[in-house]
Amino acid sequence: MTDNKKSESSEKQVSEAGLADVVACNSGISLIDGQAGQLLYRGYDAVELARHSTFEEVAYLLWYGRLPGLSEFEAFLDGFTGSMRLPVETVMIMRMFPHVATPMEILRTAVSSMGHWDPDSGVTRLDALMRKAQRITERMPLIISSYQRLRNGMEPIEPRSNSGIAMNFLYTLTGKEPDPVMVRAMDSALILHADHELNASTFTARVVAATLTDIYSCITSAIAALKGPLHGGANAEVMNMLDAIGDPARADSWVKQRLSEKKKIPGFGHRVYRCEDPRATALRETARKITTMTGNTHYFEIAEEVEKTMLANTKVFPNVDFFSGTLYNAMGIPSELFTPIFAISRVVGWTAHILEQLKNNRLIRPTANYVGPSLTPYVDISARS
Ligand SMILES: CC(=O)SCCNC(=O)CCNC(=O)[C@H](O)C(C)(C)COP(=O)(O)OP(=O)(O)OC[C@H]1O[C@@H](n2cnc3c(N)ncnc32)[C@H](O)[C@@H]1OP(=O)(O)O
Ligand SMILES: O=C([O-])CC(=O)C(=O)O
Repeated sequence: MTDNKKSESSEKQVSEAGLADVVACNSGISLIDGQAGQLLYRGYDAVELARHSTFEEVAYLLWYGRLPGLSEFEAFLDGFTGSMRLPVETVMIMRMFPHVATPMEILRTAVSSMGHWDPDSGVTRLDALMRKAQRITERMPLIISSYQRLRNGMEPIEPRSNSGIAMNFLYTLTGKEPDPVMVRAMDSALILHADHELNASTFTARVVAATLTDIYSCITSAIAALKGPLHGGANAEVMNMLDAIGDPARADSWVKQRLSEKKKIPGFGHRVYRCEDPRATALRETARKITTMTGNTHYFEIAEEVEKTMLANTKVFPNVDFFSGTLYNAMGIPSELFTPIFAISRVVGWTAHILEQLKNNRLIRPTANYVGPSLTPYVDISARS
């Protein structure tokens, strides 16, 4: 084989791989069965947790490795409500952001800024890391709700003490007492997005954590990775697509046209699942319930038609991002907040993985298959053609 041919075949091999099927670490946090369509958090079925548990209880489970007893959980919740305030400096910075900045960009910058005013800044002990994980988790929803109000000319609202993250997110976003059915739907959606093994943003968080940098840097990097349309950003792309289709009767031809152009349909496909993502199944049911309850069924009906055409014409199934948008839309949430909502949930998974990485750390540093030129003598610029 000539050098050129060898390079070409190596390049093909690596560029197609995307690290698929590479086992990069040991982890006891979540397990995906991509054939059976099952997701476990620390051994518990995520869909069952979404039905019966709360987001805070799932955060405890992911961080401490087991479900809490009653008194442990009460103490844990006290720690949460103690940090449910944004640093005033972060709010000041948010007031200066250009209003064209997207909430996901704001989230990235605001989370990074909070690190400067964390009372445990610079402390790397485990207890300080746990407090920081809890603070970041509790404050991220407030960044989103406060910024959404600021960009619409309204002042941020103080969260309610003794209320959970799902309730306070909806309350601080709208300023109104949310319907308990909506709070439950939000809680369940947050649980379903909480962790997913070594997805791109979690892997990013672990790579960054393995350099022994601070937790705010890890979370900022993870938010940046989640933002992309191939990952968490797909939930907003789904809503753009449903908008572009506009009518359930147009879905079939729209999807077929796009498939014929070899374009991807947002909210479909997955690196691990070879069947329907169990979170999509659960979110479909919640979306059906909430859209029926609110009478806001328009996008859900289009989504169902898109799904029919995909299932009839491809072997690609809906993922977690496909039905979340129709659910949030029926709750009155604008589409630019869909990916930030994913982030306010996934932060518990990111922090669980960061803690796990730090318990048994080694710098993550793979190798590349070199496909560039061989040793080339330097020629002075005056002598180059
Ligand atoms: C929370 C999350 O991150 S979930 C994923 C969110 N992302 C999206 O929904 C974006 C749309 N989906 C995609 O781009 C991909 O399915 C990804 C990025 C999620 C997974 O990508 P990969 O594992 O690299 O799968 P890959 O892109 O190689 O697809 C495999 C096959 O399925 C097809 N396929 C995958 N996803 C789609 C899709 N959304 N629409 C149409 N076809 C698809 C591909 O065209 C390919 O077909 P081929 O073998 O005939 O060429
Ligand atoms: O696991 C993945 O690659 C993407 C995903 O579904 C998630 O992050 O929830």
